[in-house]
Amino acid sequence: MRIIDIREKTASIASPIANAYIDFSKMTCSVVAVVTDVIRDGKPVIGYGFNSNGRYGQGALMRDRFINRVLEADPESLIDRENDNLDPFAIWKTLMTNEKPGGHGERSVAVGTIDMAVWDAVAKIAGVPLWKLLADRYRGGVADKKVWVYAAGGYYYPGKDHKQLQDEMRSYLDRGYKVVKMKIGAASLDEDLRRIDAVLDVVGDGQYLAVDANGRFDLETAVAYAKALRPYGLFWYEEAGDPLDYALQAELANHYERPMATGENLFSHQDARNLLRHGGMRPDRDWVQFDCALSYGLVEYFRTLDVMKGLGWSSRRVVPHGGHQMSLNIAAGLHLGGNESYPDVFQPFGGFADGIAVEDGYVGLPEIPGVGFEEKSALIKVMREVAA
Ligand SMILES: O=C([O-])CC(=O)C(=O)O
Ligand SMILES: [Mg+2]
Repeated sequence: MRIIDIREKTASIASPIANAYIDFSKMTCSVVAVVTDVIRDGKPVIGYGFNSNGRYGQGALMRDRFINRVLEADPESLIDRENDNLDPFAIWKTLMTNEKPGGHGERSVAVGTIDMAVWDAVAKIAGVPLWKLLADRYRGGVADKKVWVYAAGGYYYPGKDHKQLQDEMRSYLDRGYKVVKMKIGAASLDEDLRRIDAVLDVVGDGQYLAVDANGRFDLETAVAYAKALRPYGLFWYEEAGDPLDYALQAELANHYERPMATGENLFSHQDARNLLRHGGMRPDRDWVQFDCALSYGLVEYFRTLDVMKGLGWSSRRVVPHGGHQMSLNIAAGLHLGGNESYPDVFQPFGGFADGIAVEDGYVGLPEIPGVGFEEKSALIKVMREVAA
């Protein structure tokens, strides 16, 4: 059993939407295929992965060093004998040969994307959905049968008025979501409050609305927003300040007793540990959003979950960023608190299996082997082109 090839293509996910920090007019992502010599149903098993939005495609890094390390390794060293499968932990170690600690920049995205494809292949070789494989191996066989999801959108968009924002949010509710998320911080506080009021007219109550500032605010602005947001009783207030400014986050906690969320731009278990040690995040109410696709993959995610446990955090406080099926599998198999969803943006990468509807804010899991990409027809089409 061996990996024959690892292929990457950079796909466009460009659109005119913007958050408080960036627009997505040139956004790309890497799509990866890990081709194996294992035959299932008469065809070679191919694992797929992609990196979630926000970081660009990583093909150059992959081709410069990561892919070759795996292809040049002794295939025997990458095998999990106990399970007669590929060994994602050994493959991860090989990917990270001669990489110094710290400075998690873009390589964590390259490794995270390849790691996703490796786990897809592992679950396909085992012939089970990834969520089931994870629950069987690591959680005593108990998987969540459905996962809480919220609809992320509410972007700034040229010419988008309150009515369009309301229509967007209403369409999420119509599709079974209960909690929605919108962007803040690219307009004045006054205008953002009017946008929030408009959305609340649709979703009904602050508990059904999360807001995301994408790291835009300095401390003064973060606190001014906190004071204005407090009376709304929102679901969460996300990434108020710079993702690495733990002192800002800790100070914000002194001005905002409602739930805060952050973590999508922390790319290692060491950074996650720093946030939980120094960022004033409260395990009884706050949320962390580490995204395996951006942060060295599931192998590293196990370490992050261990760090959380050691610092008194339940895995139920994690709701990963990224709206992808990999995190959906991890959420169900490893008992996270839920998952982000992009019902409309970042297509075909956002959203879940075609045939599984969201009901009452929860989504079910695909029953096919692997991550479930084959049940999202527009996505698997793009992935198969990478493998061809
Ligand atoms: O707009 C983005 O960069 C995505 C984001 O923050 C999120 O989904 O929470
Ligand atoms: Mg965010």
